[in-house]
Amino acid sequence: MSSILAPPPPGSDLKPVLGAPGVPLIGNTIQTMRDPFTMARKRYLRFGPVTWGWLLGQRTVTVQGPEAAETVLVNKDKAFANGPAWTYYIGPFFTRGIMLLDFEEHLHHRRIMQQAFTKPKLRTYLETMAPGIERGVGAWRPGTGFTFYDHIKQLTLDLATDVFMGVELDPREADRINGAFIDAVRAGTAYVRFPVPGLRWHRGLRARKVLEEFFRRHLPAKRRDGGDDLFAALCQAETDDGHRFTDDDVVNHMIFALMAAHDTSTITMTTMAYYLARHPEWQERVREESRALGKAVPEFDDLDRLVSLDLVMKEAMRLVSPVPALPRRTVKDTSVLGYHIPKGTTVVVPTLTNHHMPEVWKDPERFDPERFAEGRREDKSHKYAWAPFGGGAHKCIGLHFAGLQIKSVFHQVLLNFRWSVPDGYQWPLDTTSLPSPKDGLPVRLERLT
Ligand code: HEM
Repeated sequence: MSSILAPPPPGSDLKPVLGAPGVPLIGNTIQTMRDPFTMARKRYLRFGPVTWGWLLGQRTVTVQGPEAAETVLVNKDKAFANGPAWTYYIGPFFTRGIMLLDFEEHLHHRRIMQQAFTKPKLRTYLETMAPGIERGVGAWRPGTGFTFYDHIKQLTLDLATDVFMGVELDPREADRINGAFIDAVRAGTAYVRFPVPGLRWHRGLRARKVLEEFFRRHLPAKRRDGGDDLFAALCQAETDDGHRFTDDDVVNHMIFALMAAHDTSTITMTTMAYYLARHPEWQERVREESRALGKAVPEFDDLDRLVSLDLVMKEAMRLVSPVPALPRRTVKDTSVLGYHIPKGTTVVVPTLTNHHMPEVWKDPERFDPERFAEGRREDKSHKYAWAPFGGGAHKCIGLHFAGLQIKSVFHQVLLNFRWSVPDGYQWPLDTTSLPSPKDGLPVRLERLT
């Protein structure tokens, strides 16, 4: 049965948002999390681009398609806030992370943080992470049943220690910090959303304390001695007019940045590995490009020459958008595409399913990196057709960092290994949280001599 979210103000030309919300609080949460693609399509065909339903305990308006994404993300009227929306999911563990700040305050922090992501800084980060990539990939052991996802996850975690924290850790401390970090990230997807000892939410709160204590302990030395890592960069970041982060800000932003960078890059690399395993002709094509560079470890300017790898990376992020949905909360009455949305509503931009809309993409389920090549550029049909990094004021600040890291890792993987999956293999993609393969993506890994 369909029902309206709220009647539009009398005399306005606005339409009401329709939906089939289902049982209060629960609605279609389980179906949407298990099969977001089918659910999104059904809603779109039945109700159009703007619909509502119960999702994870909240009345949620889902706005589909690039035009609606632009309205929400560009946020011209400052009607959509990040803080209250994201806080519901990850608030206690990522308190005052930059993505959870809004409007003037967010802009203030963003201007300072930008100083840690300039081109010279990115060059330095790449140099800092190169030995870790060589070491990490060099330690991979060929064989069948090599779980690509698990190995890439470990590698990005190890790289984060070098390039984000820049702190020498003894193995026990490294395990403790990595464990805390994993607990903090997992806690956001807890079913029981209050602290019960032993369960995810409780472990997340404890992990937050461990991480805070860790960064606070190392902060004075970082402020004093500097370094080539993100932690040092945030300690030193200063705008032209002299604004800097407080100690609390540095701690909050470090914990958030670790989270923002880790799973997203891991998911992208895993998706690339999956499609390159299923499309060996593409794997050879990108390998040839890497060989043509003629060096084991690429430098900053070399990465632009990995053109096909760039196409594969974009196509992987289209097929599996690592952040599947961008939530906002309306802070005043507003509208999207002529639909009335009252103050206090959670609104979601579903990048994962938007990237599969047949209205926007030709043969959307097909792995076709050339769709991003000059001459086709399907992503240019609309500025928000392809939006894995979001858009507007909160657009991913680490997008160039991510590209550098992903390409550097793949360059080394491609030169050292070939990998494959059995004919007909389809990965079991879990979409109940950030997307990831339930089986860890087992591949047959061969070393190239
Ligand atoms: C493939 C990798 C990545 C993807 C797909 C990705 C995606 C995103 C998305 C969609 C947002 C916007 C969220 C929103 O609007 O609600 C975002 C924000 C952010 N990302 Fe990334 N990200 C990636 C890698 C990174 C990396 C490597 C870093 C840090 C080095 C990073 C740091 C951040 C930060 C700090 C924000 C918040 C920006 C703000 O609110 O102003 N991300 N990311």
